[in-house]
Amino acid sequence: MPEGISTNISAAAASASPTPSAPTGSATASASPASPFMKANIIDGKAVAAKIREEIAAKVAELKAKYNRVPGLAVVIVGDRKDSQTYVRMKRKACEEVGIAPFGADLPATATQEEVLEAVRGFNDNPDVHGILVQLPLPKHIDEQAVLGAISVEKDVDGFHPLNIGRLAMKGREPLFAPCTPVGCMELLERCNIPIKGKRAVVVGRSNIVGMPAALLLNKRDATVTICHSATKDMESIVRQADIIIAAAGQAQLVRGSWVKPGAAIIDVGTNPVDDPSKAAGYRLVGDVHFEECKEVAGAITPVPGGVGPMTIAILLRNTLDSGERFITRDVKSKESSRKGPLLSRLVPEREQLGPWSVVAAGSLLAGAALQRALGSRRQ
Ligand SMILES: NC(=O)C1=CN([C@@H]2O[C@H](COP(=O)(O)OP(=O)(O)OC[C@H]3O[C@@H](n4cnc5c(N)ncnc54)[C@H](OP(=O)(O)O)[C@@H]3O)[C@@H](O)[C@H]2O)C=CC1
Ligand SMILES: Nc1nc(=O)c2c([nH]1)NC[C@@H]1CN(c3ccc(C(=O)N[C@@H](CCC(=O)O)C(=O)O)cc3)C=[N+]21
Repeated sequence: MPEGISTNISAAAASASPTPSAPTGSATASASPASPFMKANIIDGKAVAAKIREEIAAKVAELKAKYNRVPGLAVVIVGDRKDSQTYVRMKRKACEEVGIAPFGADLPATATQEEVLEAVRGFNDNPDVHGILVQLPLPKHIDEQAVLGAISVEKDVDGFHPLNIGRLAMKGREPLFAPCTPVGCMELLERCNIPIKGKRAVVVGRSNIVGMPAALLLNKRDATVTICHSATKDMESIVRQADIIIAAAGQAQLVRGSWVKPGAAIIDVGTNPVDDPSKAAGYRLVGDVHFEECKEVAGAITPVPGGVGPMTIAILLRNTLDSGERFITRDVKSKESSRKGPLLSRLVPEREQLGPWSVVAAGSLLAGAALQRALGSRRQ
């Protein structure tokens, strides 16, 4: 079990196998082997995300101590949708907490496509920005694909650039970044020791940002994947075959307890506001899964809130850290090699420039080049 993760998580090492088995060492597990039903282990996404953020903060501090530079994340928001404003605020705060430098562009809902592209290009060219995220959805008059495609593929920490998605879909290729929410789902499965290889996975939803990349990631990990969408017939019987269910349809409580194979692992991505006068905000968030019903049947399940949502932000920070590390170490190396002098660094690979052999190697290369020149001129 990864250190620092709550007992709920360790309990979620529950197998996602078709035969219900009582997970060991769990305070929450209560399935009896004779019963076809089991009480699921609640996967504490908030705790896993907190652990990841701690790891990131330590690595950012290391970069700062070593190179006096930190990763930077730019968030572009267009318009004043309340939910988008909230998510962007959360992302900026999360950056500050781990020491990532936050950058931002707040554009009005009336901004033109060219103005949005200008903001993206500015961040592409800014050497202190290593990750760029354009908050979705964009206003209707803006071409989302054109904007996402304009983000430098090396700074695409959301993993939405067609090149990154394309690589995710290809055998033997890896993207520079994969989309944060689906990676967060996989990370929860992995950290809870839920087996993936050879298992049947059903993804409900096929959006570019969640459903499709989630299916591609499961496929890369050798699950047998079925994707359901709005035209799927008899979804219930398809979902019932799943050892792993990822629900990302944006439909409150769509997946019912009777659809779930006992012991299955359920990752609920849905974040749907439903009216609730008992709450100060007047609403509460529910998932795409009927939590109360499904937790009685599943082996493991994520809650909403407190499941996938916090993981999305943690993975965004991790992608930004990876990107920052790549850019910063590359800058340092290229500065070092230009300090060593252009001739030596061009003739001798960096690895060989160290130690006394470098002098011998450079000397022989120079002598070789002179000899070749002499021979060449004699042949003419
Ligand atoms: N927790 C987190 O970090 C995040 C949560 N979310 C949440 O996840 C949910 C999905 O988001 P997103 O992917 O952006 O949503 P989209 O609306 O872009 O996509 C929804 C997908 O679900 C399918 N779908 C819709 N209704 C049904 C249905 N009744 N049966 C089967 N399939 C259906 C659609 O099918 P079709 O393609 O045929 O239209 C579509 O593929 C939302 O609740 C969103 O708020 C999203 C991002 C991050
Ligand atoms: N370019 C882009 N990248 C995104 O990753 C992206 C986006 N656009 N547009 C919107 C969706 C949605 N999204 C969420 C992130 C965190 C929570 C989250 O942390 N939710 C908390 C609850 C938050 C609350 O209480 O409001 C939880 O589930 O516990 C939810 C949803 C990222 N998205």
